[in-house]
Amino acid sequence: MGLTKHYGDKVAVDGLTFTVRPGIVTGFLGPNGAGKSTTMRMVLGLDNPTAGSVRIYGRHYRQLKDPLRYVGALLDAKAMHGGRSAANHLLCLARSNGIPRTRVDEVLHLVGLTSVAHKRSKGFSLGMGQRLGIAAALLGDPRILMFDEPVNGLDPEGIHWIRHLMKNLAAQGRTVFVSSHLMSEMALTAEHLVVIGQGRLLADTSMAEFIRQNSRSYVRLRSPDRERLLDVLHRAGIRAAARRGGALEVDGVPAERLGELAAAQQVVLHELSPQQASLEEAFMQLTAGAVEYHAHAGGRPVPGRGMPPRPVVPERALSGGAPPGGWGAGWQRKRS
Ligand SMILES: Nc1ncnc2c1ncn2[C@@H]1O[C@H](COP(=O)(O)OP(=O)(O)OP(=O)(O)O)[C@@H](O)[C@H]1O
Repeated sequence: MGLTKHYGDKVAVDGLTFTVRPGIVTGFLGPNGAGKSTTMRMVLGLDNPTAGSVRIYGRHYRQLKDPLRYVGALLDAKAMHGGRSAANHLLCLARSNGIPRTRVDEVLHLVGLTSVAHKRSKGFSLGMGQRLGIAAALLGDPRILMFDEPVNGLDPEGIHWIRHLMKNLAAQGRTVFVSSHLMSEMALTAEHLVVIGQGRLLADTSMAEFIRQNSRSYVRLRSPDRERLLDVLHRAGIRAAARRGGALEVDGVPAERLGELAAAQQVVLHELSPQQASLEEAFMQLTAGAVEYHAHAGGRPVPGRGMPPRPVVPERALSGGAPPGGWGAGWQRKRS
């Protein structure tokens, strides 16, 4: 709540207040340098807020006994690459959090690393490192999961796997909070979005509502008799914009009405298609003024410009549904 972080003069996070709800995947979006990683680090007590606080079940992360049983996080997968084997790495984490060692085998199996469990993680590929990081996050069977750019550098199979894992975790009633740069991936994974720019909250809304509010919807028409179609539309008081390739675009008129008008005048249509901007377009539209650096011809960074950040109704804290329940075997069974 009111989460703020200054690094010297730099305001990395600026009065952020929002709640992440259980049972759905919440995407955490923002341009480079928006403050996503800093926010996640403050949730985990790895960075101290300059002002404000993060509460998990009403407590600070550092006040949680055996925190891995409450919150599992993947922040920097590379951070755990080392001389220890995957199994050993997980075993150390399990011991320090009062987690039985049988759970180590469970999570290794879950992320598909059983066959390399005793290999040193130093030699792991990026994808294997991500899987090991996710195994660590799942170790305590936590109700809250937080992933910072989990699909970075993964191949399509790995991305597909992570997408389904997150959806399954959310379907089990867990709170899943995930940041990503891949808009197309977020569009497939997240139901709710928290968008920040320059440390400030820009949107806290459902995916569908976000796209609806920040993008344009229109109808594209094509006709072999474009001039007559333009004439019919004009007489009906409808403005159409001409596009390259002979297409016309009409805003604010349902496709059904346009089709009926054309039919009434026997104008042949080759295309009559409602168009909705993608999440990527909606994101670019919203964050245009909150981008730290824009590329330009000279290659030098220039300060953000365009629309000012648009604040959206703030909310409260991080909640993970019911407090931690039994060990993972139960939910593993549910997955299979
Ligand atoms: N330790 C630090 N010292 C100084 N400035 C920092 C530090 N950590 C982050 N920052 C600055 O704070 C801002 C937010 O950084 P942060 O890494 O949280 O953004 P992000 O949204 O995760 O970015 P990205 O998507 O590029 O990973 C950036 O301007 C960054 O340069």
